[in-house]
Amino acid sequence: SLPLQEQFSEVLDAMFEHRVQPTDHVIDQGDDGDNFYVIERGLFDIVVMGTTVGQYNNKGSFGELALMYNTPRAATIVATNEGALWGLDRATFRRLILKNNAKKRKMYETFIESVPLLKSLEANERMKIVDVLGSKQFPDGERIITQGEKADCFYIVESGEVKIMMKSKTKADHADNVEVELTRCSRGHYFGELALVTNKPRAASVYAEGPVKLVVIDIQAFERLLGSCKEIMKRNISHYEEQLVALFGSSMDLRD
Ligand SMILES: Nc1ncnc2c1ncn2[C@@H]1O[C@@H]2COP(=O)(O)O[C@H]2[C@H]1O
Repeated sequence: SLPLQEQFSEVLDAMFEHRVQPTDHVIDQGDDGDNFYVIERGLFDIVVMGTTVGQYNNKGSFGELALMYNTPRAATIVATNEGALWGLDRATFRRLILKNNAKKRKMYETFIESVPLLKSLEANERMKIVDVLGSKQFPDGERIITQGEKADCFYIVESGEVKIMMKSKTKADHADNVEVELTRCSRGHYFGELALVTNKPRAASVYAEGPVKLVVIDIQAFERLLGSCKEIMKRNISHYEEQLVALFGSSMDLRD
């Protein structure tokens, strides 16, 4: 096969710009898949069976499912403002991107099967997570999540350790309002789900404690593939409240 750099420039060469206007349908649910799209800018609604289930906001990519699994388009994608996309045709996508999936499955299969949260999923559902996951590394001390920011992804620790730190929101004007360590996560543990489940800003900051390697899943894939794990996550969220009561004397910080 081609060296990575040549593959990369082949993908770039094959990509074409696609500009959109408000209300344009980039993809219609049920159609055959022609292209994969990477967002350069713009807002796009994700509509499944007439219901808006999510949105892309100036970043991300879509349209991979029909090309990866030879299935009809699973959602309609509608531009809600003027925007620009980079398209990649089906043949190039399958030839250059898809062959990485086999490698990725081999690399992550054992790990994903060891994650307690994902135990209740079917084997093929776990493989679909592998197909869309990204990998990110952080050096010691680097901030991974910032309290108060908008959330767009979910993390699982692949190796190393992260430290979850929180400043009290209700004591925001106190001089002694320093970050307090809530907990640590290591291999197989997840974090970053709270804001996605509650639709609120990040409730705490997260830092690398030594070098860490993380699996990253964007919010769209989280919604699509982890819906059935949400009950388990919600049960754990009630433990967070108990922890906060112990630390701050109240769990108000997780409320509105
Ligand atoms: N909840 C969702 N269900 C289905 N597709 C989704 C969802 N969220 C985002 N998408 C994207 O919408 C795309 C529609 O075309 P594809 O089915 O090829 O690939 C799909 C995904 O990339």
